Amino acid sequence: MNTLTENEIEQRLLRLPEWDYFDNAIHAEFEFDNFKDCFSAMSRIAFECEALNHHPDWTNVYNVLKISISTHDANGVTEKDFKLAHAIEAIVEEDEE
Ligand SMILES: C[C@H](O)[C@H](O)[C@H]1CNC2=NC(N)=NC(=O)C2=N1
Repeated sequence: MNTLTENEIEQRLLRLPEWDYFDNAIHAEFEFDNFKDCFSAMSRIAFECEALNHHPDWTNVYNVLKISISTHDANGVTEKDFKLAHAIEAIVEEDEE
């Protein structure tokens, strides 16, 4: 899959206010009330990753989840990364209701 240009990435990020572009990947950080809520969101995200066959680099410390997404195969950011980012947003937003 083709990598997106910096302009194309910035354009797509307008629809993802929690996300930033740097170091050749898109990144977001989510804070939950506690570890259980965080890990619950991570498990739901994990199923979505398997469905999309696309996986984030992520770290979890207690109630904080940091996520970076890039397409390793393409050595940059592609539409696949944005598809996963939107899927993650939908899961995290569910929690905020
Ligand atoms: C073989 C398989 O399709 C690849 O290893 C996939 C799996 N998940 C992936 N996830 C991400 N984020 N980038 C990739 O390039 C990638 N490649």
